[in-house]
Amino acid sequence: MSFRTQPLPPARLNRCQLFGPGSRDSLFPKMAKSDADVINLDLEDSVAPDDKDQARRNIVQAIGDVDWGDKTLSVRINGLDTPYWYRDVVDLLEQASDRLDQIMIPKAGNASDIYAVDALVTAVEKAKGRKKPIRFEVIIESAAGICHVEDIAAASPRLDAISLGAADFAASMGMATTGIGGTQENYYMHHAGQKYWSDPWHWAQAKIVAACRTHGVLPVDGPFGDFSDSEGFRAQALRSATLGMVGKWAIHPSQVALANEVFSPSQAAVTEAREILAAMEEATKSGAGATVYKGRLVDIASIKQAEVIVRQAELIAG
Ligand SMILES: CC(=O)SCCNC(=O)CCNC(=O)[C@H](O)C(C)(C)COP(=O)(O)OP(=O)(O)OC[C@H]1O[C@@H](n2cnc3c(N)ncnc32)[C@H](O)[C@@H]1OP(=O)(O)O
Ligand SMILES: O=CC(=O)O
Ligand SMILES: [Mg+2]
Repeated sequence: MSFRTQPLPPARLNRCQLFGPGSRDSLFPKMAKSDADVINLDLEDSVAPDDKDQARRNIVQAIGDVDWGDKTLSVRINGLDTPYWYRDVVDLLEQASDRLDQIMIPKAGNASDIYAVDALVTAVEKAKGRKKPIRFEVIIESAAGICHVEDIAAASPRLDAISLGAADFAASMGMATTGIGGTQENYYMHHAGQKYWSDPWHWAQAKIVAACRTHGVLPVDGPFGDFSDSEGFRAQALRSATLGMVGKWAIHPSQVALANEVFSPSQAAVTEAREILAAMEEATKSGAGATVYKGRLVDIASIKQAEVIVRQAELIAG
């Protein structure tokens, strides 16, 4: 470990982020009753330009009126390349109740984008005497965003999470697909007459995870567009979890249970992690740094691996 130790990310549940357009306020109570840990009310790409003002009003009202329970309540504002984003921030911070937890900043290209939103948020918070500082989540979904992701992850003390937005990312990168996440038909290796599908999102995910872990931020996998393909969603989510991501978006209620299942460690995994910790405690007592658990090596690094699983289980148990 370098002299600077790795900070822990915020201790909040983030297994599933359920999205809904701000222009469809009939969905809000259903979103609030869902099992998602995070709710993202959208002002951006799921809202048509003519509906932006009404969506903003709907969201401001619903933040106060709907019972959101103990969920993290987030609003996705419009991108900094649009004429809408400053009004999103000002109206939310001037008019919405303190129940709002987070603003999600889409299409971030560099750390200055986050700095700009932070400056505006800070000014309105001070002017209005808001007691609860707003947290940020950023979406990496452009070539510039992935190039500057490490700077972005360090850009603001408000930053809690970074998501990968597969749709805009694919467009920005010029990828030959209209699919949102998941397996891409033409991304395969060929060997001995067989196709072996590979994962085109892997490198971007791994880069986001590394940036997030360096700066104590939660890495999250974004949307999986084909909500009729639950096995495809599960496979994508399992890959993301294996790489270190803590959760995934749901763009339809059918995806919430799937995300919660994948991003909650199984009872067997928790039991095994606790057994590894116990085995290492015994080993440490006898002065050993390594021991054997179920026929395999465990050592001091295994303690840290097991602690990741136990910490997540404890967070879920509350
Ligand atoms: C690339 C990106 O930026 S992704 C993020 C932005 N995109 C979004 O926010 C889109 C979110 N999702 C949606 O808008 C919708 O789910 C759609 C358009 C995909 C599908 O909507 P529908 O055609 O109404 O879906 P469907 O008929 O299957 O809905 C089934 C039930 O779930 C409800 N429902 C649909 N979407 C949601 C949602 N996001 N949250 C909560 N409930 C929902 C419906 O109201 C319906 O309820 P009912 O049984 O009480 O009538
Ligand atoms: O905003 C999300 C995306 O996939 O684009
Ligand atoms: Mg997007």
